[in-house]
Amino acid sequence: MMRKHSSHIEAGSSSCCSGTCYCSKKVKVTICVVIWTVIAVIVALILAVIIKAATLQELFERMELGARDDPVFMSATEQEILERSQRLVDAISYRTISFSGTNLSLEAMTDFGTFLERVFPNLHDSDFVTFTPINTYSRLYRIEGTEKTLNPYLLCAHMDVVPEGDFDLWTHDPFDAGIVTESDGQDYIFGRGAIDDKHAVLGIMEALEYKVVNKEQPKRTFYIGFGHDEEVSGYLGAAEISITLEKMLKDNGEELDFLLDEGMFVVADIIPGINVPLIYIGVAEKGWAVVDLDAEGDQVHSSTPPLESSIGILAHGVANMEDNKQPSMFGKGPEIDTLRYAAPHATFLLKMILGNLWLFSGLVSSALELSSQTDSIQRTTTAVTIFNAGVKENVVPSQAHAVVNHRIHPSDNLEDVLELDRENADRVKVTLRDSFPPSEVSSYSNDVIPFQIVVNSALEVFPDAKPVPGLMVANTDTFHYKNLTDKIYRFTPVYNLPEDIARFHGIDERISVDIYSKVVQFYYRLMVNADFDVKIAPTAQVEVKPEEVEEFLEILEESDYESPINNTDSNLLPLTKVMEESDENSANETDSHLMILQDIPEEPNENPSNETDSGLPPSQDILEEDFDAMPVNETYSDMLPLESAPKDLDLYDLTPEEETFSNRTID
Ligand SMILES: CC/C=C\C/C=C\C/C=C\C/C=C\C/C=C\C/C=C\CCC(=O)N[C@@H](Cc1ccccc1)C(=O)O
Repeated sequence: MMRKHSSHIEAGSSSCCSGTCYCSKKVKVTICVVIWTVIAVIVALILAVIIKAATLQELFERMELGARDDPVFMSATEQEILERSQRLVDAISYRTISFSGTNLSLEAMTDFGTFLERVFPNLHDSDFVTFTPINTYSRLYRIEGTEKTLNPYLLCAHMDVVPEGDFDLWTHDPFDAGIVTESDGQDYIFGRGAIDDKHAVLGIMEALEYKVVNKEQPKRTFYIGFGHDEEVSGYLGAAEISITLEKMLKDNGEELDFLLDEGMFVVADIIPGINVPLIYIGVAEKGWAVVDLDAEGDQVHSSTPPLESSIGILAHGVANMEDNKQPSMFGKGPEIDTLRYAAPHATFLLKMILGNLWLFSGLVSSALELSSQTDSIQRTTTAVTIFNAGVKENVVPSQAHAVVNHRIHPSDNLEDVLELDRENADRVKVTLRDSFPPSEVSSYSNDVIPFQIVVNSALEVFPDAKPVPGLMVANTDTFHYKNLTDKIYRFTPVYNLPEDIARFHGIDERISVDIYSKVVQFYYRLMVNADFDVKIAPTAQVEVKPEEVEEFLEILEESDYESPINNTDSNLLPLTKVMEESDENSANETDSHLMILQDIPEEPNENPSNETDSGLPPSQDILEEDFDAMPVNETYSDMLPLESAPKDLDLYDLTPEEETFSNRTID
């Protein structure tokens, strides 16, 4: 109840008011409570934001894959680095340009293939490398591991390049520049293809050639696929490689574990406030759509122009599309984890923002919008790439045509994109010409070994950079491989500042000699690190009956068979131990059980120099408790190689089915 005169006001000394208002005590108390509650909430929020920022944890946890602190690299003397760089220079000189799907530089591509065979003779000659030409120009290699591998992987790159564009804008000849020293004092390999994507083709070949020359046959089988028309969508190259590879995998009883293709890179200074370079691994890729825009008007004499020409109508539509962008999807795709993973490496102010995206996602989305590069990770982009109309200066044309290229965010969908296009260009005919959807998001949690293999290899060459998963904003050949594996990563370790990103398909494409050397080492380390996770095909599946186990043990004791437990070179489990175990547990089983050694839980091997051929812990490291931990009803081992047992043993009476394993029969 308000009172009329201030003299009647019962103003408490603890009042929020000055004592001159008309409020009752009750109202004042209520107002005080509300104000203090609001203040308390704000203070609590600020505190929560600060505490969250102060306690931000690194999200990527590095898995030990081997010699983490002391990785062994390819030898890289100054001379070797120079020779490798020169080979990339030579590769760039082949004008393997893809102008369109029907206009490829096939002669240059043939010469480029011959060049690869000439400068990497050893790998092309190696017993463990098989080369298969695909559709004449693309190249598929199978590198046979020392172990019969169930889970090979694929390294991809492409040999074609986009045209140089405006030649006059290039500082040096895009196909004949060689190595040039730039104003920053660094040596650069210059030219079209230096970072897209001949550095990867040559980098992979260099690493493999080195392994062949140094007799470092990998344990794990892998494949290399080089497409010849990636820049025009890969329908002749990667699509065909994929078909052949699928068949090869099937024939060999293999399943592709993961693949690595070009894509994102190491990027620095892209987000103000994050002052470390980011190893940005593309874990998903945008979709693609090409849209035709057609406007019509009257064709008349230019002296009496229509109120609206076809060109004017189209121009309005296109301008609207640029002004009213496709909506931000921030928080619905991998971009949110890009920022979450980067957050612990930000300034404290930025940590408060990135560490509290529940509160600041709108702010962050607006900040990303400030640059076209950062904006591209949060929305479907709209690029007007072709605009045509008119044939003569004094004729108003009846038709105007434009082409828009969308890259579709994984959380967006084509129908919504087209609907907004039609709203924006409401007086224009909008026709979808071509599209494919965004990719699935490949897993990147810390226990995903393929992700760890890629990241570890990158960290070995860029130890100060921080890994982040993210969206690949352009497209790659990986679209054609999506049926082969769900673990697809897009990355090469090229170091880019924001101004360098414009060199992709732009002017003055280049890679420094120093970074190219890291590219080569990255692929080498990847081939080494990948050996950590070789899954080996069974060499035998033997059904063992308890009485046979007894008999086997007796014979074994009498024989001079040397148990592999004493053999440091061996990855074999102590046969006797497995047999005893199988006997003890036979009560839990049906009348027999299979033994497949490779299913023993794997442990990361801390000392790679003691690594066994299989990548599994050496047999002598498998302790009693490991056996106890093994599920008795599960298959244990394929590593009871019949051929290493005493020759006079005649234990196994195998049925034809038992003799068959992994698509082949024991001889
Ligand atoms: C913290 C992160 C913030 C921001 C992200 C940082 C950078 C991203 C910004 C820009 C990326 C710029 C360039 C593109 C990136 C990489 C290029 C590498 C490969 C591109 C391959 C390519 O050019 N493909 C072609 C052809 C093609 C078309 C359709 C299907 C397959 C291939 C293309 O995408 O047009």
